[in-house]
Amino acid sequence: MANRSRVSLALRRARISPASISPASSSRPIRQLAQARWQSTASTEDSEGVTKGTTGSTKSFKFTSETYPNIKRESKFSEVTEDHVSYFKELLGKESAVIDGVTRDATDDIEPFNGDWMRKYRGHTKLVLKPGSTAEVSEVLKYCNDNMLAVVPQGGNSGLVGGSVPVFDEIVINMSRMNQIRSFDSVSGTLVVDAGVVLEVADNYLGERNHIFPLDLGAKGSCHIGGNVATNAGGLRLLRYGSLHGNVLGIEAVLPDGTIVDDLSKLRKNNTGYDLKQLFIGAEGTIGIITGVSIICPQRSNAINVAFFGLESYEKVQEAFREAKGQLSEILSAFELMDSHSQSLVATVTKNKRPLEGDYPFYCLIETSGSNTEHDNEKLEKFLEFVMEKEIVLDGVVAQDATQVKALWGWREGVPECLGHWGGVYKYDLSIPISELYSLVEDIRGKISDAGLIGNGEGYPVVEGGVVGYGHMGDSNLHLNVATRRYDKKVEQVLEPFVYEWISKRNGSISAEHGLGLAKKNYIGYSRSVTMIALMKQIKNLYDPNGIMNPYKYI
Ligand SMILES: O=C(O)CC[C@@H](O)C(=O)O
Ligand SMILES: [Zn+2]
Repeated sequence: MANRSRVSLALRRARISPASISPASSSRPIRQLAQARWQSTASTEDSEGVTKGTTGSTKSFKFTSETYPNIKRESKFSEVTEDHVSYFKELLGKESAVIDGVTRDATDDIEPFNGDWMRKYRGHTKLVLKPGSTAEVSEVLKYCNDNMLAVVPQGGNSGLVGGSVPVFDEIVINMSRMNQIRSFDSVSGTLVVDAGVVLEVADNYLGERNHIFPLDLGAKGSCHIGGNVATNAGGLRLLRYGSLHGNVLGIEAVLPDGTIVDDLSKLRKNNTGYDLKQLFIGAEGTIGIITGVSIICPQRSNAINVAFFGLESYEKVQEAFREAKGQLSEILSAFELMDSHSQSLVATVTKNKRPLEGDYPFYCLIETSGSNTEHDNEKLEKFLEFVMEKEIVLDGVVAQDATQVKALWGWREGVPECLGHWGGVYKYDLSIPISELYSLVEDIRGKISDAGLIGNGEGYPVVEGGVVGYGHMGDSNLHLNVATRRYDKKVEQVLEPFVYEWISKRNGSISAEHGLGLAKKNYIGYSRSVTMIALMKQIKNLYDPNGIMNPYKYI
């Protein structure tokens, strides 16, 4: 009886008043944050590998070629000359389509294309090309291939592994001018877009037509669909809608020799030979450039509920997940995990009022999306009563309207952005068997602390933002982030290769959804066998025999 009254009290607290949730900070696209950072604090790394925060322009952060002196520019690649620039200017016609730092000093214009938003990777390109059509991409690539000019395909440049910026003087092929929605069929839900369409633009377009894009992620305001597909981005709702390998129906891409891969099928079923489009999904621009995508989009759900819980242990998180799958089944659209460190960090940086009063070791965000409000509410109520009564969760809130839905999501989507507050962030994006998912965070916290690297303030220690674990519980995907005041080899040495060995022992993946880029390319062997890597190399050599596509990354 005592137990029952505590439960109903807890449920009443769960039904909070609309005013008690602060507005979320997360709807700000990552790119905006990146741009703000470009103009404010940058970091440099000294000769001992210690990166110091400095105030100044982007030019003050170190080049990748200096941070990783072992990577050497391949002499087989030509340097861009004035003749090359003239060719591209004539080909692309439009002045804004060529940012030329060869015949003039265009450093300030070019810098945003040379560096990533985390200020970790910075290249030396002197030429950015913005083709406006598939035919132009084809001409550009053919010319580059014939002249041994290395290239980096670039979408919204919101990646996390340094895959979309040059290492040396590779030409950046930026896809932002290819930004048209080509067609939408509201009966089948098939959307066809140019690669440079921003994810949020596509989602808004679909929203007006009662549909949604099957992928959603924090960088939606800046990332391009082509980049999403090239990196096989996973995001927040993969649990419900599945991966891009399932949702992408067709791809148009250009190979280095200019061949247009015209596989922009709109068919759900097509068993006629090898499914070659799959090679481009997750290839990170190493075999060609994606120029168009056709994708199946679900109808927008009428009823969306979001609940946010505090839990006492990772065991309870697993119980909650099991119950959510069982009781919410077909309406469950997201199950996200955040540890207490991640939430304190968001509260510190945003100064928003936290959704729950107490501090809990773990938090979960559950989203349901269904077609019948009454039915969904009833299911959710029952689930909430159950998890409260069984003390699987200790406290919780349920969003009462769309503003609160957004605000609660902000406590999850805002984590990566807030982590950048202290300076540099070491990021690991890992697939781990679910029972062990959080123990890696505890192990790393122990190691960082034993090494005397955790603390606040002067000199060492440098891990000021802390060791943070969060991610897509529903997909067994952990984001382990270590937020430091500066990029520091001492921290890196504690983390690597330990994290990768830990993952390899458990047959996990060292990159669940962010790709390999430059950051993880040397570690692919921890997740893939020698045979599989050799097969990948064969594909690379077949499609890109000159190796001009996004060199120094991947394989
Ligand atoms: O920054 C990260 O480590 C994760 C980013 C993204 O994949 C997320 O789930 O928020
Ligand atoms: Zn993620």
